[in-house]
Amino acid sequence: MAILAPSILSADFLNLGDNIRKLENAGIEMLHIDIMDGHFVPNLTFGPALVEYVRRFTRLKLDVHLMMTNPQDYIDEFCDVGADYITVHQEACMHLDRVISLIKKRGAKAGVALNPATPPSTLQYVLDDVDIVLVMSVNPGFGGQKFIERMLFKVAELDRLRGDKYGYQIEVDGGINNKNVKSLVESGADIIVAGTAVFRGDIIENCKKIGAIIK
Ligand SMILES: O=C(CO)[C@H](O)[C@H](O)COP(=O)(O)O
Ligand SMILES: [Fe+2]
Repeated sequence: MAILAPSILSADFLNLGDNIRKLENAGIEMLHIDIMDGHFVPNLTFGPALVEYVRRFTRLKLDVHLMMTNPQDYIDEFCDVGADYITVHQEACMHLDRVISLIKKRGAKAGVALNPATPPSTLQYVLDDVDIVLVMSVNPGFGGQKFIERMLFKVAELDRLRGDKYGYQIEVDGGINNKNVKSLVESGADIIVAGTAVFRGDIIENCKKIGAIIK
């Protein structure tokens, strides 16, 4: 059993409020917000202001995915505007343990994301402290990319590693659709991020279809 967290990267931005109400009506509990800085990834998206507007508009849990260098400099700001979950990239943190502590000290849940080429072993000494491990199943930076099949092994590895020892949730992000989502849940994924598969076409129908597969 897993939950679906739609990524607003693929939403209709001139009708964002309407899109979010549709997600609520479809029973969605968590919204994924991709922050890209043009340095860590070759694309630019939003900043804390958008998170603040979304926070005022909905009670959905806000899952903020920071694809940026020096994420430590923005943790306070994203917490101030109401992020519930903040995920930083392992590859972007010189002092990962410190960044995780900072997020948790501010009362948010802490996640660490792994690019496709980064192994779970890099997290060995922080796994006790993280709430989420996010497996990137595309190279971060853009929506609408092709799912990298090998990431199924990474999800399974994180599930094995977790056993009864750790309490983290496994989140998977990138290229997920109603064809490949079942194998991800069977491998141990708890949170499924999807942008294109949710926002292309009928949002409520798409959420229901994916929801029925992962429940
Ligand atoms: O972090 C991301 C990209 O870096 C997005 O969350 C992800 O790509 C979702 O979009 P899609 O489902 O269309 O792949
Ligand atoms: Fe993301």
